[in-house]
Amino acid sequence: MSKLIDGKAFADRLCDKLADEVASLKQDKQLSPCIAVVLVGEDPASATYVGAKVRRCAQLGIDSRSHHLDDTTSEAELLSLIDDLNNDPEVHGILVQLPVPKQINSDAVINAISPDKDVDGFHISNVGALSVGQNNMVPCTPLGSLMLLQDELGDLSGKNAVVVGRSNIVGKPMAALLLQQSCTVTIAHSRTQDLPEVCRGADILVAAVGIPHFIQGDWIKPGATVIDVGINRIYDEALEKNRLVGDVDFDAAKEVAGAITPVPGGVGPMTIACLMYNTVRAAKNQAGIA
Ligand SMILES: NC(=O)C1=CN([C@@H]2O[C@H](COP(=O)(O)OP(=O)(O)OC[C@H]3O[C@@H](n4cnc5c(N)ncnc54)[C@H](OP(=O)(O)O)[C@@H]3O)[C@@H](O)[C@H]2O)C=CC1
Ligand SMILES: Nc1nc(=O)c2c([nH]1)NC[C@@H]1CN(c3ccc(C(=O)N[C@@H](CCC(=O)O)C(=O)O)cc3)C=[N+]21
Repeated sequence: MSKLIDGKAFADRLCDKLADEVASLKQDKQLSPCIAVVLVGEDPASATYVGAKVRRCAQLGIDSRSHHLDDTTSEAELLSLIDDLNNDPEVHGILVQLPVPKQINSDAVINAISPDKDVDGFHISNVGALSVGQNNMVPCTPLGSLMLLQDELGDLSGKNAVVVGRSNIVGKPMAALLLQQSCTVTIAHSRTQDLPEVCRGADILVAAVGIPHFIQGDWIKPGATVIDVGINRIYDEALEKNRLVGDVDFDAAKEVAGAITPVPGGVGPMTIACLMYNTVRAAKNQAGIA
């Protein structure tokens, strides 16, 4: 039986520290960290995530401004809102919830956000900074996953890390962070040959695929640390309702792995905690506080 990595508890501890920091920024520096969260359209999952982010902000004393735009919003209208937020000195972080409706080019939107306010770390200049080791804003899900790995394993150098998935928001930045920590990194994807065998070489296995229960128990090296990024809603026949599962066959994997993150309660809460972390950092940077 492997150890369960409690992402929820880690996220709560990180947020407690951030709440203290926010309180002293307000008191000593008259700085009130503030994030603008932009939601376009009516996707129910997106609305849930935005709600969770806004609640965390309130808990930490971070100001949040929600902008909910119609699903027929044009790209020009969204870009105009981003321009206003870029120029608003009271707003330190800007997050546009993805996906956006199909009439809007998400790359154009992401790259319109001022890189210093880009608390998602998706702007091309933040991506470039990460790839050359001049980290500015680092994407929240990979950052949170790295924090859990370092807490579990300490120094990661020399470990074989396999990241399954190569998206711009999870797989690629995760691989960049693990490389910075001197792991030997393999990025696997849908064209990878003999994925089970590639996974069996992993001391650290990160699954970011988007397919429920995709990673099998016998793909996991005994004792490996498994980070399950997947968030998939499936219908559970026995429970007769939807439930959340990861990209790893958790019941099989927990018999083999050394440590594993659950879904829910693993990476998801860390994503939101790191968004708070990035917002506080952005506010301090913009106020010239080290
Ligand atoms: N916990 C959290 O906070 C977050 C969770 N997520 C979740 O993480 C998962 C991944 O998200 P995201 O990166 O955005 O997803 P994407 O759909 O953008 O990327 C999925 C990746 O998985 C690869 N893939 C698909 N099928 C296979 C296969 N059969 N074998 C090997 N690789 C495959 C794809 O390969 P290719 O490039 O070749 O197509 C692609 O690189 C999702 O479940 C998502 O909900 C996402 C963000 C935050
Ligand atoms: N611009 C942008 N930035 C994002 O960071 C972003 C995004 N768009 N679009 C969608 C994905 C997904 N994502 C999650 C955040 C928190 C949980 C989370 O808190 N999950 C809880 C459970 C939540 C539940 O019960 O539904 C958990 O895993 O325990 C999950 C997924 C951020 N994303």
